[in-house]
Amino acid sequence: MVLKKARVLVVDDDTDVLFAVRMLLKPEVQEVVTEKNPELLLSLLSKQRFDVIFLDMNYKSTLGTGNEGLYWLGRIREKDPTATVIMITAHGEISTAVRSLKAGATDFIVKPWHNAQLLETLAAAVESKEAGRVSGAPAAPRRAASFAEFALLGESEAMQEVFHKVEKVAPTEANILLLGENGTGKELVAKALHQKSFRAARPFVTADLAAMSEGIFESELFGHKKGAFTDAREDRIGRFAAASGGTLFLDEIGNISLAQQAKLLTALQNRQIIPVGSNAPVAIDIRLISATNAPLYELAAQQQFRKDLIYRLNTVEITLPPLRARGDDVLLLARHFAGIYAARNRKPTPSFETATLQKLRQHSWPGNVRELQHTVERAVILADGDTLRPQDFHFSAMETAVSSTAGPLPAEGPLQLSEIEKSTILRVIERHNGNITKAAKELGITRTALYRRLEKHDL
Ligand SMILES: Nc1ncnc2c1ncn2[C@@H]1O[C@H](COP(=O)(O)OP(=O)(O)OP(=O)(O)O)[C@@H](O)[C@H]1O
Repeated sequence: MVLKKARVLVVDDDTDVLFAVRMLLKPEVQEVVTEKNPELLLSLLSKQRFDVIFLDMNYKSTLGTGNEGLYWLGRIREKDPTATVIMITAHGEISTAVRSLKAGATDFIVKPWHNAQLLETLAAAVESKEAGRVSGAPAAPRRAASFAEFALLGESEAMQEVFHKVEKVAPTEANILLLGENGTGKELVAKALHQKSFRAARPFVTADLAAMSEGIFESELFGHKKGAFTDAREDRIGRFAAASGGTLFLDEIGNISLAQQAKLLTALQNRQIIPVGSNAPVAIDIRLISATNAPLYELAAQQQFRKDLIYRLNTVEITLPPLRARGDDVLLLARHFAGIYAARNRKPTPSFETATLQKLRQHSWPGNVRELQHTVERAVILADGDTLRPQDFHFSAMETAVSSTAGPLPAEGPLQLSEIEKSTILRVIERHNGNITKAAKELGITRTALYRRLEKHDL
């Protein structure tokens, strides 16, 4: 059974909890019934069938003992031994929660919960109930360990949360704002969102806003009419029109000027665009995904980014965790990339020495997955044998530069992080004789990001 068809009963004497669960579940399931008084539980069950019951462990009368919840669990099971009951327990009540599992509860959630967790627990309970009913088969796995179909890997808790959110919001029309450092996979996630949406058969169009100067912004996004400006030799549609029926991915949204923000906001508010040189508005039909590694809310606090535009962009926000917060995903990804680059270079898939794995886990990966990818590529190409050793890995110049300042801090004066960045960029560009693509690769950032930094440092 899918979640959408589930009938859910929630029993808790805290009306705030009932209200919150109702709000959360209403759009997700067929029916939510809430009940404050556990005494009415059995008569409710006589009248109606529920697929899942959320049952609070504590009620005011026997505060803290947990017995009342266990008592009601027993009564439910007497009435219907197949009932699926999820206990709601308070923090610190884990041992009682475990007792409830022995007494027949399917699962428990701990207050205060994360909404995503509650939904996940409910979905797993519904699935396992269905699996039991249909064939006695074991319950389906709670979540896919990865989005391998999109080459998006991750088994860490942090990435599982991202995948879970993507699953949930992809088939909606919600505008999505992707936040996260450089190279954390925002573009991959944007594509996965599109491919899992109802618009998957229509175009996915990317607009890299950082690469658009003030002069071409409007024409690139909204299109132009022949003769609108000197180079406009014919009519040209913009990215909004090209993405019609599909998804428009606005990358590096945090880097646009206030004037550009105003134009974008008008288009999104009116759901129409006016091509440059025209005065006839054209309706737009796009699902919008935006991404940035800029601290958008800080920029908004400094009046550099419009709050009203943020509200348009971020119906749902997904933050991609930095690679250093993804635990052993570093090793999973390293093995994945090693396989890819070995095949590409006609080499056998290498293995990793234990010391190498340790070295990879200890690095802080400022350039995130992109940096890891390039580091592994280099190691695979340069390694002598079939085993990757610690000395085959050289970390990004950016990181080396920052850690080389790790000596005693200057007694006074600000730490010139920006100076370190500037001199590192210069050194790397010099090393590659001005080749920006190679320099960006070594720095673990995109070419666009490098150009942006050159601009920032007046280089
Ligand atoms: N979870 C992942 N599994 C496998 N590959 C990944 C993952 N995340 C990112 N990558 C790879 O890392 C590289 C960088 O990813 P991507 O371009 O999506 O990051 P980004 O956050 O959009 O970067 P930027 O902010 O610099 O534009 C890509 O080659 C992508 O395929």
